[in-house]
Amino acid sequence: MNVFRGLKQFFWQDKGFLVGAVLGLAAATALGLVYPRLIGVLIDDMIVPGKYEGLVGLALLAVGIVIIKASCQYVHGFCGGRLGNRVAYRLRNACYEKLQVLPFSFYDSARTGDLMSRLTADIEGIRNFIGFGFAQLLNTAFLVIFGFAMMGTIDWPLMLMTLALIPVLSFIAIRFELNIHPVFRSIRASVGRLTVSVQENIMGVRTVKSFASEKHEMKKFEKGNADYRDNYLALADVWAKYFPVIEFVANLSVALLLLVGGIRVIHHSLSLGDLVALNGMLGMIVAPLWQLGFQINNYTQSKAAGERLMELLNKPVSIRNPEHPLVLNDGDVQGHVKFHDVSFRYPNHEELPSALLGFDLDAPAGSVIGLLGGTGSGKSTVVQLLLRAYDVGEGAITLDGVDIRHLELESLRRQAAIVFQESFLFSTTIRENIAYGRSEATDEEIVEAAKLAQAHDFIMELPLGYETIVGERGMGLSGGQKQRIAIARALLLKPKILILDDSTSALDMETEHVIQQSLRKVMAGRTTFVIAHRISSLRHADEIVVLDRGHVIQRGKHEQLVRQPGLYRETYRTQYADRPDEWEPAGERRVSG
Ligand SMILES: Nc1ncnc2c1ncn2[C@@H]1O[C@H](COP(=O)(O)OP(=O)(O)OP(=O)(O)O)[C@@H](O)[C@H]1O
Repeated sequence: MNVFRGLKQFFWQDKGFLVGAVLGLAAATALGLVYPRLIGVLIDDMIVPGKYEGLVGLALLAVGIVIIKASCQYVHGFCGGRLGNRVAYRLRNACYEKLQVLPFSFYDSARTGDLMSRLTADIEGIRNFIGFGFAQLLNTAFLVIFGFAMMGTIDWPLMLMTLALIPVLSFIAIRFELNIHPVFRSIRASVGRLTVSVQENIMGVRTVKSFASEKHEMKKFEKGNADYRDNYLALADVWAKYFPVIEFVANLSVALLLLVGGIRVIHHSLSLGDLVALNGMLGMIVAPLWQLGFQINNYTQSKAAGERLMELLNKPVSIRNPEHPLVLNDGDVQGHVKFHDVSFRYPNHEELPSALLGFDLDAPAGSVIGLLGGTGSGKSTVVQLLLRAYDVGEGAITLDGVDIRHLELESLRRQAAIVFQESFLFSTTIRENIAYGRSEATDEEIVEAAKLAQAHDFIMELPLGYETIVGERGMGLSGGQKQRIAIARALLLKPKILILDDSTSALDMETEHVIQQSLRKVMAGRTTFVIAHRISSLRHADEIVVLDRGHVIQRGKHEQLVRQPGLYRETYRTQYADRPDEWEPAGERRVSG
């Protein structure tokens, strides 16, 4: 029950509905038990003595009971429905909210399909159990208590005899639960794996098809599918083993009652009406007991679902606001960024060398910093740390002299806009994509940002212009067009800090050049970090930092760096190989010549 204790915060505020659902069902059950009693009365007091006067009254009583019972069932359905759906609603919101605050390190290893199945199938399991399953399980207990109490009022020795089999039945039911629970856990996990494989296949369909890997993907899926099937087969085995045993024991009590009760009716120590009533009541008790397996099944399924939800909800949030956060006032921020001897290793990858080691940087407000280096050298890590996607291992990062760990996260991230190499566009209009961070932006502002990002012209060529709906990943747009929309989105924010993480890589040199010209205008007075592989993107930076395996190996302005032997000059020479006049300083040419 620990899981349900953990989930209490989601259903306890609706305890009225919980009580209504349970009491409604319990009352309907108790009223149902009156029927066998009425039949007993009909046989013993009317049919056997041949008295018909009370017959209409008895029938009317039965109708009255039916009406009250139906009303109780309505209360059960109404309350159960409200309860289950409200709980599911709150859980869905809580999980989604949790997904918003979980740190980047969580998403480094999270699988989308698995998360999707938690937010859908698992919540559905909880909705069913808390809304209805729980009341039904309790109802079974009520039925046993009420039923045997009523049987006791008719004939207590016969009641005790049939009651003796209940502990046996309960023992089997508990064993059943212990056996079936692990199977359900594996089923849930295999559903998650299967969803992941379908989702990745769809997301990566271009890669799959271009590598002609359909067969390989099919094999992978078949493996997951076989695992899913085997889990269900294991479930069927447990069911097949326990079901007949539960049914046999449950019906054994009926057989015992018929045998002993029959003998007693023959010997006139029990009336026929009482035997019929007892048999009816026992049948009503045995029927849900027979379903006990199903109810336990339902319980274990939702327990497994609850465990997976609680696991998500209890995930620690490593990057959070400090106790007394400093909220930045947007108008007062200068944008002076400093890295003080920063070292960092990615969490959960302690075995790998540091992604950044003893990194120092002073980026005065309004400066342009270029970051250059081979792949995996730590360039993106620098900006991830600045946005507090991760916390530094050693050292500190300050914004206008304040350690960013002391700032309110949201207000810190609001100061910066980042454009990634892979631009993510939401499945909505181009207008909404550009206005993503500022939904209140005017049309003029959106067009202005698009113009600066060199996106306006191609947008206007689309039949629906800014109203064009782009797909989940900007289907139908080229990589360069997507990047330009992403740049417009960042520019619209007019951030104090602009980060371009290889964000012009998909653009041709000419477009990149034009964008840079516009950027220089827009970014005056704002601090800019440019990560690029192309020297042309960095050459105008106030400081260029060259990284290699997390270490700074060179730093300075373009003019200085091209004069020094090192990675920067190597890169420059390679990229400008066809224009030696532009790169070879005159003095050097003389020496080499
Ligand atoms: N989320 C992550 N989890 C674990 N290790 C990571 C993660 N991101 C990057 N790394 C590792 O940290 C190091 C620096 O990576 P980073 O992304 O900063 O390099 P980069 O210079 O931006 O590379 P590129 O130019 O290829 O984008 C690399 O060794 C990389 O494998």
